[in-house]
Amino acid sequence: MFSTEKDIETAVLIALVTPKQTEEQTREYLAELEFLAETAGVKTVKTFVQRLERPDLNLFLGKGRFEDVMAYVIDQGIDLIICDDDLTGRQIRNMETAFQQRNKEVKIIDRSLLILNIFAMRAQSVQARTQVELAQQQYVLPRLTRMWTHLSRQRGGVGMRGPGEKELETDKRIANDRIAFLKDKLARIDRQAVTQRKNREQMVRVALVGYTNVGKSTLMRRLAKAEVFAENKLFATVDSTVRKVTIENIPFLLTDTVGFIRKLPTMLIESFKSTLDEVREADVLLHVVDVSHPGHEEQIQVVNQILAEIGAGDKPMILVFNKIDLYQPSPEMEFEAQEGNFSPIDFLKNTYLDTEKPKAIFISAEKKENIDELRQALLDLVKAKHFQIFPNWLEESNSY
Ligand SMILES: Nc1nc2c(ncn2[C@@H]2O[C@H](COP(=O)(O)OP(=O)(O)OP(=O)(O)O)[C@@H](O)[C@H]2O)c(=O)[nH]1
Ligand SMILES: [Mg+2]
Repeated sequence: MFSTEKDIETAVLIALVTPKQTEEQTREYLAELEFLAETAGVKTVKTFVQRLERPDLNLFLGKGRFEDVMAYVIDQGIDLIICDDDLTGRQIRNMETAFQQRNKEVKIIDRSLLILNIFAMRAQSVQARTQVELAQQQYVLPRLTRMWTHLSRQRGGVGMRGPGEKELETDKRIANDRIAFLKDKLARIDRQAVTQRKNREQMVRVALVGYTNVGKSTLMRRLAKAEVFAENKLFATVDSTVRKVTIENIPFLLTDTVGFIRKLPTMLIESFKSTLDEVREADVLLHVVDVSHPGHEEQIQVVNQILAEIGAGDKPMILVFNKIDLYQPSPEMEFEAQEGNFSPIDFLKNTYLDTEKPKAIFISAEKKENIDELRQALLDLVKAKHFQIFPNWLEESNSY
């Protein structure tokens, strides 16, 4: 497939600064939203930010600011408006109507729908595809307007235009039937997966978890010497991969799984429950962090919160600070490190030496730095669990 400039859809991004969300946060979220759009093949042309108490109930932005956006979109022939927060059916309807009055067709979507689209593009297994479609249907149903219908029939594109109003009721019925069908199908796949997991050799299980694009699959390659797909795009991994790894004669199963993100649509978490079972049922978690990302502190919080939500919040864990080769300390940190005569990375390490926190290891999966230190730390945790399952392991393996 050849894509030319003309095929690439263009977008403007909209977001708010509110008492709950600082300007700096908004800027970071928009950078992430732009990366999400790029992953979906959409080029961001401009971003519009407004300071408001809360989103406007009718247009998300205030009327004046929305009109600025509308003028720009019409003038520049933009294809998409992408909102960083979830839009209600009412907001979408009102925006659409405003554009229709100006004879302009524009697709209006939000972060959740964009994420759902990326998942749909990425999902490979029948299970992942079914999970994504269920999440899409559940997301779209309460928001069905003319524009949002027939999403399930769409392929790859981002938010497609549907048929006329009169088909809306039929579409709602079709969506409900489809949801019931998909839930049923997933329940069946789930029963098979549970049986498969039961039949799997009884081994310690370790899961790689973390924010999207932090390097989980790259680390999986290093630890399992497996060919796992890694890419500088968001949600490169949607299906989970399991590999058997052995360190110093102790075997365990290592799972690479889907990355997390801020504002991960709830229905996506729900429909990915069985994929996330790999995380829930793991004995040990490797929480991978991209230390070179300016927002990594917040990313750690997001991941911990989702882990707690799925009931995996209190497992033995190692915090793996990855991409130390790209780490750039903030000017304040650099200053403090100099004051204390530390290298910036040692300074960073010291901030994580608190015993209350899980063990922290600093690595570069790409440049193969400190992988052995990580292996040792992981081995300690795996061993503890392993000897619970096989109390006689040493005697048995010595008797060979
Ligand atoms: N410089 C540098 N880049 C890295 C390192 N580890 C991973 N990367 C790059 O970061 C990008 C994302 O890596 P992945 O392994 O796909 O990340 P992931 O966490 O599996 O991402 P998702 O599956 O999308 O959630 C790729 O371009 C990797 O080459 C590292 O230690 N240093
Ligand atoms: Mg991955």
